Amino acid sequence: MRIAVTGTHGQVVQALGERSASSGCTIAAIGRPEIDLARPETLAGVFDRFAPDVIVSAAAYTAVNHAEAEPDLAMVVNCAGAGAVAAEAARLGVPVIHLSTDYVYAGTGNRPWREDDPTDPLGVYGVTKLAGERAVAAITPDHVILRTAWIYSPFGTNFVKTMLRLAVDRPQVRVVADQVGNPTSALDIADGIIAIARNLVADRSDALRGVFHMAGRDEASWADFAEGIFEQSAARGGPVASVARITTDEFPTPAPRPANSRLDCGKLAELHGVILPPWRVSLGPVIDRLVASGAFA
Ligand SMILES: NC(=O)C1=CN([C@@H]2O[C@H](COP(=O)(O)OP(=O)(O)OC[C@H]3O[C@@H](n4cnc5c(N)ncnc54)[C@H](OP(=O)(O)O)[C@@H]3O)[C@@H](O)[C@H]2O)C=CC1
Ligand SMILES: Cc1cn([C@H]2C[C@H](O)[C@@H](COP(=O)(O)OP(=O)(O)O[C@H]3O[C@@H](C)C(=O)[C@@H](O)[C@H]3O)O2)c(=O)[nH]c1=O
Ligand SMILES: [Mg+2]
Repeated sequence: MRIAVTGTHGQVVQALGERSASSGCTIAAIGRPEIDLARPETLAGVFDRFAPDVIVSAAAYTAVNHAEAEPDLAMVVNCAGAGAVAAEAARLGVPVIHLSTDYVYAGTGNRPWREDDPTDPLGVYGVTKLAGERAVAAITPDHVILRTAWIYSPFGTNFVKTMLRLAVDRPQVRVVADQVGNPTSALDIADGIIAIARNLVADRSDALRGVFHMAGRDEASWADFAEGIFEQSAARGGPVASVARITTDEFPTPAPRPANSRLDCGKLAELHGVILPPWRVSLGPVIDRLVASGAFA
């Protein structure tokens, strides 16, 4: 199976590159400068030569705080850019798997969100990602929109690397304990995407298409996640800090985040047979690699 994916240095694209070898897939990562989602016209024809069976739309404007200051750029990249990727998939007659986010939800309530629950993003990033979902769905019915969350990995920028870096200089980090979600390894996301891609290629049925949640099993607050990170780092001789559990009010940020970000992933399990491992299990190998390489500094 041939999978084209947008981006080069992103967490999900790098994880797909790693996981493709063992899964018998050929991956082409197509990113800047060849394509620029801020100039959607640069997408025209870029996948033709590779002739993919599936296109994965993983590149996005992901700087949640910065998006508040440049909403127009975030909207072009996350909406028009996503639409341009989907249009190429439609033109080639192949499915598109488009990555989206828990930040499309307002974070109210206290049960995990289901795919048909009302969306109501709190910040610019979430607004633009929701607009991107709608653009993709309007362009081609042959899509899977995968809402995932709280991605960590040995690659790119993420909360695990931030915590390890902070712990090098500080005895204590202050972390919000009143935002709850599902930490998700990019490596598990890659495995899930490959399984979904195979299903889409093998089976044309509508039931496999649409919006799905895909996140790590078990929930955590960001403070719980930080504690888990330091527990596993300590076990491997890596950096450690104590975690001061604070409230969102005590950690002001330009973009508001949802308090309840938990995703119910039952639909994906039922229809695609994909269940991601618990985040504590998947965190181990990621911390192993980061501590061994020191690549969090
Ligand atoms: N990170 C997270 O916690 C979560 C992410 N998501 C979604 O999952 C997807 C993958 O996220 P993740 O792997 O973490 O992303 P990263 O933040 O690690 O990387 C962003 C990727 O997007 C590319 N990109 C950004 N702007 C442009 C542009 N103008 N033109 C072309 N490419 C661009 C980057 O390019 P380059 O390779 O040149 O650096 C990079 O490959 C995204 O759609 C994101 O919205 C969903 C939930 C959680
Ligand atoms: C660094 C840091 C963050 N925080 C808080 C701020 C915020 O509420 C929460 C997470 O902060 P971050 O900026 O690392 O994470 P953030 O950029 O909000 O992560 C989000 O990224 C986008 C792309 C997504 O799609 C989401 O699923 C989610 O993963 O932790 C602390 O309390 N203490 C700290 O030292
Ligand atoms: Mg961030």
